[in-house]
Amino acid sequence: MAVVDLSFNGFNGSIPASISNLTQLTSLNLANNSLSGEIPDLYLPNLHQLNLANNSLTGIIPKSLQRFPTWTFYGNNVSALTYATSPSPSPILLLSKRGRKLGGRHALLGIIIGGCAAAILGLLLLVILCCSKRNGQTFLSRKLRKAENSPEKAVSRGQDGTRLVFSDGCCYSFDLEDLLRASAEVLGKGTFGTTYKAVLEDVASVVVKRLKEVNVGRREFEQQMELVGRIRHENVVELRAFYYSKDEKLMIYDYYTQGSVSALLHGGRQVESRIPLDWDTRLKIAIGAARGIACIHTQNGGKLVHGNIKASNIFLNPANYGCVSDLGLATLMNPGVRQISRVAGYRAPEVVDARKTSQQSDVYSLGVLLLELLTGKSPMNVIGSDEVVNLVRWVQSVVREEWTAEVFDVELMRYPNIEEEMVEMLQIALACVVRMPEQRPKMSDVVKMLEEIRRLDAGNHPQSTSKSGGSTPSPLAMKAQSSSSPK
Ligand SMILES: Nc1ncnc2c1ncn2[C@@H]1O[C@H](COP(=O)(O)OP(=O)(O)OP(=O)(O)O)[C@@H](O)[C@H]1O
Repeated sequence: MAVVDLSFNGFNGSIPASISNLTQLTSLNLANNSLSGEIPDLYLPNLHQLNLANNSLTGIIPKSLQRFPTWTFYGNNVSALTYATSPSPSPILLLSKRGRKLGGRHALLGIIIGGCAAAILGLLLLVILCCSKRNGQTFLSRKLRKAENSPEKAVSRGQDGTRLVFSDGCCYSFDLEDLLRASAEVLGKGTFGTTYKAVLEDVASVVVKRLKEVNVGRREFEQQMELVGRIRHENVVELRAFYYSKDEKLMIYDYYTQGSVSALLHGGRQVESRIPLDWDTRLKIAIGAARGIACIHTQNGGKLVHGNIKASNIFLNPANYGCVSDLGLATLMNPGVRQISRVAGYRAPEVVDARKTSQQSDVYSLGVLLLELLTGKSPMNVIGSDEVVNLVRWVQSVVREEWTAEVFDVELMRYPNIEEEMVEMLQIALACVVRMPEQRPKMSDVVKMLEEIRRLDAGNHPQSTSKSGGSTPSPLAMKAQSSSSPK
């Protein structure tokens, strides 16, 4: 048995240590139960995914599990001794627990042990799979060499004394050699370099971002990485480690299996089997992203800027709220670095030098992201051979013409009673993308406004019911209601 998902089952009692017998387990999800007691030390070398969130577990996270991201343990009263500078995880994610009781600890044990027989079969299958995969495997070191086109320029293996620097509280125990030996695939090329997914042997998959054209020296680079690496927030993707040598600059993050908001929103639109991104999730993505950016804006004496907010840099945390990645890179880059065109649609009009972004330009970029979530359209749409439509200008013109209802994504039309909420989010988005930076709201105010769209708990928790249509509609909502039918 390789995958066990017993989430949302109302299990109580403690987690049986005998789970360690399932040595082939790759994924274990016990989230959203009522499990209590201490987390046992589980020696599961193949375990790549673990979710224990939203139980009543207590005590110290055992060393064997400290390699997993902090969100794995959210909603429990547990702490990791080695998390020197991070606050102990707060009981933030108190998701509503579904009451499908299946009988407590014994049922849990029964199911797990019963699965052992299947585990033997699974193991056999896994061995066959691994053998066939190894032949086609490409390793990160080879990928990096290939990208350079010249073996001499291959990544420095730390000969100059450089090592991977792990952020405080990060319990990964691999080193640069392990990373280079890991099998890897290219996830994409962005403004700041190429991003790889690396599959390490006894750690969950990680993302390696290889920066190109860094324009600052070691000291400045390290200072920025340490600043970013200290941020602990459920809506900010943690920087796990970085590496700096003369020839190579790497950043290491957790791998987000669901992909980015860009992929979730735009991917497979033409495919019949596509599962649309529902309104509740879009709302949570917006709130999460805004909270993450607001947290970033409080760092470094309130001066830190993200500088590259866009849908491909937002991921979903375990509660499906937006989680912001890739911050603080713009200032480290060469002045001549040309931003790729898909960034252009998010850039505030006053930003002429991509390295000189501001908190107000972050607000603009978030506004564009909100419009993207509402319309399902990319910030820059190429129509026909060369006509480029700017999303902000298109939405502004449609709203000006009082055809507001036409801006909304057709995929959202299936959800009842959400029009008022969509119009409220549209108003917030339009306030964020006003031309004059000083007229834009502060990010902390954007968070408040977004949170007011739907009553939420203190943490990252949605309330499942939509607002009823009974309250007084906003002026825009009235426009939307009186508008002509969508063309
Ligand atoms: N931690 C992660 N988990 C999963 N996918 C990721 C992760 N980080 C980046 N990606 C994905 O990898 C791809 C390449 O990312 P990268 O950041 O290099 O480019 P980008 O986001 O398109 O542009 P930019 O460099 O301007 O941020 C994107 O599709 C991105 O969503």
